[in-house]
Amino acid sequence: ANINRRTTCATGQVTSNAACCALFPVVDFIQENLFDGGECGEEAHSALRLSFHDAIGFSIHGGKGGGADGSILQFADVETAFHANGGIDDITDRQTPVFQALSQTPAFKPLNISAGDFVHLAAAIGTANCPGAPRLKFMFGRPPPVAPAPDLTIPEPTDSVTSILARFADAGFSPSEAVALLASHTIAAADVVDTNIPGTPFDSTAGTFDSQVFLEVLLKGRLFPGPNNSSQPGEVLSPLAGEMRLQSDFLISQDPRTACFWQAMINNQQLMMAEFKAAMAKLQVLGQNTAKLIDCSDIVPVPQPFTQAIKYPASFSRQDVQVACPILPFPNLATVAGPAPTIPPV
Ligand code: HEM
Ligand SMILES: [Ca+2]
Repeated sequence: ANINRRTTCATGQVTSNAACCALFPVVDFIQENLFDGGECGEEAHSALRLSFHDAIGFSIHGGKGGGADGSILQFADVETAFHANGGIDDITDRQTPVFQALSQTPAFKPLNISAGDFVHLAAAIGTANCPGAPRLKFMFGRPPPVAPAPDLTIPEPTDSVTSILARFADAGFSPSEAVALLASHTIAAADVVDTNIPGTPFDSTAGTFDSQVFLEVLLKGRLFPGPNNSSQPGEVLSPLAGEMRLQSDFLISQDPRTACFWQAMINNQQLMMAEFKAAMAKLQVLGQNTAKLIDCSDIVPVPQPFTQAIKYPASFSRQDVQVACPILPFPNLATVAGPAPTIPPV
C-alpha cells in the first residue's frame, strides 16, 4: 500500500494517479474564474466556510444529510434558507456558474465533476491561496448529492459549548478536532452577524493562515465593532476596533474541554497546520465511501509558508490574556509597536 507510484502527466505535472492528470487544468480554471487568479480573498474564505456547512449536515448515527456531497451547492435553494447559512448565498451564487461551466465545456465535461467534488476542491484551492495554510487533501469521485441536508445541523455562534461539541460529536469529531477546525477563523470575516459592518474579520490577519486568531480570541474585550459600540447576538466584546469576536469562539477558548488545545495552537504553526489538515481530511469526505474515491491531493496548489513568530497586537501583552488552561505554560510573545490598531474590513 505504501508503494510510491508517480505518473508524469502530458502537461508535465506529477501525480500518484494518472486519473488526476485531467484535474490540473480544472484547478487553473477554478483559480481564474473563482479566486481572481489565486487570491486569499473573500471567495477563498467563503469557499472554506461552504465546505464546512456542506459536510457538517451529517450524522455518524444516520438520519441527517449526505455529508460532504455538495448538496449545499446543488440544493442551494433549500439550504441557503437555513438561519446558520446566512450569507452563504454569496458564495453559492459565485460558485454555481463556475461549476456549471465545468459540466458544460467540452474539455471538462467528460470528467463529470460532481457538486461535492467541486465544493471540496474549491475549498482546498481557496485555502491554499492563503499563506501559512496546510496543503489540504483532495479526494476525487464523489457521486452527485441525492437530497438537501436537513436544517439545524450547523453550529451557530449563539450556541453553548455543550451543544456545539455535541453536534461535532454527532458528526464524528472530538472536541480537539472541533478546535482544530476553528483554525479556519484565522482567514475569516463576518458579513451577516452584524450587517452594519460587512467584512469584519475575526483576527488582525484575515489574509494569512497564522495562529493569530487563537491569541486574539483570548485577549480581554474592550469594545464592539458595530456602530456606536453596538452588538449583535453571537458576539462578545472584541479586543480590537474593526474586529469581531464570536461568542462561540470565546466560550470554546475558555471551556475546560477545549481550552488547553486552543492555547496549544498559539504560535505553534506546525501543530495548527497538521491538526487542521487532518480534521479537514476527515470533514471533506464525511458520508463518502472513500474506497471509491481517488486520492488526487497532488493537484492541490502548495501554499506559501508562514514562518514568523506571531505577536500581540500593539498595546496588548500577557496581562491582557484570559488564560483558561492551567497546565500549559503560556507562550512568550513580543508586542507590535505603536498604538492599538483598528482592523480594516476585508
Ligand atoms: C463552532 C462552530 C462554528 C461557528 C459557530 C461558526 C460561526 C461562523 C460565523 C457566525 C461566521 C460569520 C458569517 C457571516 O456573518 O458572514 C463564520 C465565518 C466563517 N467560518 Fe465559521 N463557524 C464555526 C466553525 C467553522 C468551521 C469548522 C469552519 C471551517 C472548517 C469555519 C469556517 C469559516 C470561515 C472560513 C468563515 C469566513 C467566511 C468569509 O469570510 O466569507 N467555521 N463562522
Ligand atoms: Ca489570520
